[in-house]
Amino acid sequence: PYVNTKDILEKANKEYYAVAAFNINNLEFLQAIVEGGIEKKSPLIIETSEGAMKYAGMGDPLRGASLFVKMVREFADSLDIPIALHLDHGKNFKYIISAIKAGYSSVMIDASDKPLEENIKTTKDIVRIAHAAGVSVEAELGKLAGIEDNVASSESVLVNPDEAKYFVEETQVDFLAPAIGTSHGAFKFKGEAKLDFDRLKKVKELTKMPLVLHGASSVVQEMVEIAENYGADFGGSKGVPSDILKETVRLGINKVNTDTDLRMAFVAGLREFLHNNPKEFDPRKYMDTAKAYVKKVVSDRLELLGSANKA
Ligand SMILES: O=C(COP(=O)(O)O)N(O)CCCCOP(=O)(O)O
Ligand SMILES: [Ca+2]
Ligand code: NA
Ligand SMILES: [Zn+2]
Repeated sequence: PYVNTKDILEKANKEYYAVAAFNINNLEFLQAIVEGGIEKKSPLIIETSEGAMKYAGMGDPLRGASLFVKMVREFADSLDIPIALHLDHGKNFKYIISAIKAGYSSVMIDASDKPLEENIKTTKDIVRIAHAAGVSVEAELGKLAGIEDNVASSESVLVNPDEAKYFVEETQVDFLAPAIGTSHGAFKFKGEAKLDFDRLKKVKELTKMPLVLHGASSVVQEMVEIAENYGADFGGSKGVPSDILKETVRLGINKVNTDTDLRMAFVAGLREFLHNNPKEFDPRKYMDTAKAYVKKVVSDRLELLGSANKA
């Protein structure tokens, strides 16, 4: 069934597991993610960025949002696993309202690059509108290094746990993304991978609410190697190691945003297939391996986060 993200995350919060939130831009990634969810009998959060809404809507975000709602609902309404659709990194009021209008389960208002009081005010505005429409809300405190907020911020700004308590009380958001040292994309750490577990622990103790980890892709080396075998150059790529990811779940992360790992898996499969099948041009065939690799990465992640058999 098509559900509210909050229902999925409240259950995960109670039982201390996490649910992956997988980004999509097209049909093929959605198909592969849904296949993984069916195989693992796991709840799924599908999420789209504002860029994805523009991409699918060919420049018209409301059309993009409506397209994604229809595609996801078509799958969700016909399956036993709970599926939610979330707007990731909502920053533009028009896009957030479009997602609510189109029927998204939840929206993120990302005003984390603003001073605290402005983040609070903007988030309160969105919470008021979203809650009136039965839509749940995610917000963020702190900043991720790398490409974040459409500006490449050099270093990350980590969450202040006391601010987090004040923030959630003031805004009444449904789930919170505390920055603890991750970053978006395939090049997350210069040296050794390290997250601020202490801050995460404190934010959980002070807020007791479902928490979100952004920049959580692991950069699966098996996929990097396959892609590089067939011409990719992902030198220097590094993600969040599985043991560190598991520790964040133990400390109270309940939603794990995952985009890069699916992108790497898809492109590895596409490169491999096209190299080995020079005569093939049927789109129902040449994305087969790509989709199979995405499904594999999805299934492994659902298992690792503990949401398998929680549908
Ligand atoms: O936190 C994450 C996932 O981070 P990851 O890169 O570790 O997978 N996300 O929020 C996914 C970010 C999606 C990227 O957006 P564009 O469509 O604008 O490119
Ligand atoms: Ca942000
Ligand atoms: Na999000
Ligand atoms: Zn993110």
